[in-house]
Amino acid sequence: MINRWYKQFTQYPPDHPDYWRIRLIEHSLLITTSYFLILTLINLFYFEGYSYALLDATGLIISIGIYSRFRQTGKVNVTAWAVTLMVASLIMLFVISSKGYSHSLFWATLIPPFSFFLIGRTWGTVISGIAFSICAILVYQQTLHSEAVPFSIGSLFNVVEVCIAQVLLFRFYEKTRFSAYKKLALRNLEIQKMAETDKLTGLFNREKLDFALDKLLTTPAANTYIERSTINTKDPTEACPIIYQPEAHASETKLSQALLNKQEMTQFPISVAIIDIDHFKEINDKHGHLIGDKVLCGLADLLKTQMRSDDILARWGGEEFVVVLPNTRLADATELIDRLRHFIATKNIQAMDLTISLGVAQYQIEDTAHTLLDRADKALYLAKSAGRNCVAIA
Ligand SMILES: Nc1nc2c(ncn2[C@@H]2O[C@H](COP(=O)(O)OP(=O)(O)OP(=O)(O)O)[C@@H](O)[C@H]2O)c(=O)[nH]1
Repeated sequence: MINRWYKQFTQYPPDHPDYWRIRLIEHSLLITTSYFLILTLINLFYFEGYSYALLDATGLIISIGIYSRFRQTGKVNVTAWAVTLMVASLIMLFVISSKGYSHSLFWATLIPPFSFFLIGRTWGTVISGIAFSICAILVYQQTLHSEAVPFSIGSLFNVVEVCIAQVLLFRFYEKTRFSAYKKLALRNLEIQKMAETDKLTGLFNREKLDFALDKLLTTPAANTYIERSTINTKDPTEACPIIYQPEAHASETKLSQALLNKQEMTQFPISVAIIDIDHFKEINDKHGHLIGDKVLCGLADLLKTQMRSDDILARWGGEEFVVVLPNTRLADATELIDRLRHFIATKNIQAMDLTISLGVAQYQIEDTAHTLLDRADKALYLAKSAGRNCVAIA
């Protein structure tokens, strides 16, 4: 039953910096609501103190009002301010009405931890400063009376010193907490980046590729086909060495017909291509692994220049790269990929002429990232068998 009071805001998971602020807000509102409810009832029916009951009922309404507004909006900062002001005013009203007697001043020491945690260092200092100043005035007024007073001038110093120490300590505590959160968040980002990046080329690694591709294949929003504008710039003078895998389309005779049929198989036109450097072992053997590494980096840099904003480029391992082409049908992908092959063939990397072979496949219904890449890999094998420096489709 009481658990219902605590709302689980999906935007504030347990590792969110505001998670514990929300918990404190909800705890405080539960306590103030119950407190005001009980006091209203006692004053109304037991003491018959109607003016006190009216005051408590007002507190009850404010408390419930803040709570229900918070549940509706989930606005943490505004609610944190409202709760801090309500609790601080409540405590100070009590302290002032007791004129500081009965050790009521001790209540004021709750204000710094509360306000620093909910509204931060700067405003926590301001609110605590105001509350403690009121306490100091109350104590000072007691010292002016000629009759025996519960506090001496020494008590005044004690109060002032403790207040200053509390504010400084809580400032320190809040600062430490804030910087620890910040460092942790930055470190998490670094670790995440390291976990998904290939160290040599700086491209996404295989794990990230699998994750991104899986996500893409399971995102309903990706079901819409958007016409791409960048595929019609292929050099028309360049012959297109594209190989069509005959086993996969036994009844078809024409490449264009096969491509057309594949496009109709799905509303979800995602294509992938696996890129493999031709005879890379020879480069390693002839120039050494360090130059081989530089060639891999040089190729990665060149490939990056050819990607569109939502294409995903990753190093798959060794001298193999993968490019995911969202919203791209097989025919368009094949043309695009062949332009890429041609582009690389015309460039020098580490003063060497380099060629690449490529296998292309399009997502089909019930494909997983694994099966899709597997088909592209088979196409790559076909391109290699056909003599390299060409594109094959599967
Ligand atoms: N320098 C370097 N070489 C690598 C790296 N990863 C894999 N290799 C090398 O890449 C080469 C791949 O050789 P193969 O699989 O025979 O491929 P290939 O020589 O390109 O032949 P084809 O693909 O058939 O054209 C091997 O010599 C690996 O040692 C790397 O990170 N750096």
